[in-house]
Amino acid sequence: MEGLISLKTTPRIAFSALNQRPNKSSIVRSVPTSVMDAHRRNGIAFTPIRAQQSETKDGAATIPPVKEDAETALKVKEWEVGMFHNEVAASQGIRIRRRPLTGPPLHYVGPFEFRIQNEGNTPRNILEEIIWHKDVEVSQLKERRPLFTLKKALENAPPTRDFVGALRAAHQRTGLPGLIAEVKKASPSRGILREDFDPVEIARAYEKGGAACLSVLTDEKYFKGSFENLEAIRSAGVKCPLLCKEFIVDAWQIYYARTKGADAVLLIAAVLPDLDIKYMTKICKMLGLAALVEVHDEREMDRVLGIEGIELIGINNRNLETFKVDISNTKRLLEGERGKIIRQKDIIVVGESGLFTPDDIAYVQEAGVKAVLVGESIVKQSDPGKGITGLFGKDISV
Ligand SMILES: O=C(O)c1ccccc1NCC(=O)[C@H](O)[C@H](O)COP(=O)(O)O
Repeated sequence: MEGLISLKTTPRIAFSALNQRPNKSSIVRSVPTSVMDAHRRNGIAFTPIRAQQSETKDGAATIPPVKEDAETALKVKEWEVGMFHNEVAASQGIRIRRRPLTGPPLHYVGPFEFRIQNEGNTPRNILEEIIWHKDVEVSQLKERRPLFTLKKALENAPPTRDFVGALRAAHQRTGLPGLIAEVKKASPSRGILREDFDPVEIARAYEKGGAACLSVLTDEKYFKGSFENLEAIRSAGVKCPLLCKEFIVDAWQIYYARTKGADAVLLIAAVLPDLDIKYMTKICKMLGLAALVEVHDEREMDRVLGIEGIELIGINNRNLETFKVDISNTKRLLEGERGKIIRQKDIIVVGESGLFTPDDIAYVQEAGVKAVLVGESIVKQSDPGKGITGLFGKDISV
């Protein structure tokens, strides 16, 4: 379904200038039919672009000559790569599409300029919206800090700590799942969780309360987190290894997280095709980072179990497309053959989201997790360290 999302007047003088941009017309002409077909199958509208026409003095339309320049060729290439990404992802059952590079097409009617919203250029759910926003954010950050400068900055990054080892040790020490305590100010599903939010103070309280590791949200727009928070916690001397809780769409972000002091990163199977997960876990190994690979359903779990070298799998009880939380998800995904493979491979499973009580912890432990990732229920407590004691029903710091 199509709808109008923005409408603004453009001065007459700009209109004819806009109409003469040669790049748009050459993009349309350069796209192979197979790609256009694939685009249509993905629900992305392929609008013939009116900018191919320009007006002569007497108002008659003419077709301007098409210039095939390097910039255009590059744009077409990028567009095709984005397209193929969606095709490959869809074949693996991934519903989250990547942002179309051009955004909603501009249309011109007289002095008006407007954009048409349709299924192809509008995010279908909150996770897709976050990912499309992240695509733009990362491409801007990459321009400011290209990979080679990050690689240089790695020399000054603090050393990595053993994230997986800390979870195993906590599990062995307490007989309970090792805790990854989340430093989370807000979320799309719950809004602001804590007004008086001091990330370092919360991190220290978690450490004192017995957390094995911490998860620090770095997304600003949707979670009110930041890389400054991650850096501040790391340089404050908190010993717990740190997970950079980000929406990773590009390997560049892994390097960036490392320069800010991360010991682990999150890779979301609902967003990343298998090849990206394989490539990114290799980069993590190279940088000494742990990769927490997150799944939500059986298909994602099976994909991840098919990838060599995965040590840490998170089962998110929250559906990131609908926000529905159901902790029986953890149990369902660990039943039967899947649980057996996980035990054989000695993979640590982390139960994530919606855990509030000692009964919830016992339930996911019974299902087979050796670690849990908890945000809301502990960050909201006036003393988040005591919140941990409440969550586990006992003091796990001793
Ligand atoms: O928490 C959300 O609303 C959310 C929305 C969209 C994408 C991700 C989201 N959360 C990430 C998480 O899964 C949680 O922060 C984490 O597992 C802790 O969950 P909780 O203990 O329920 O705060």
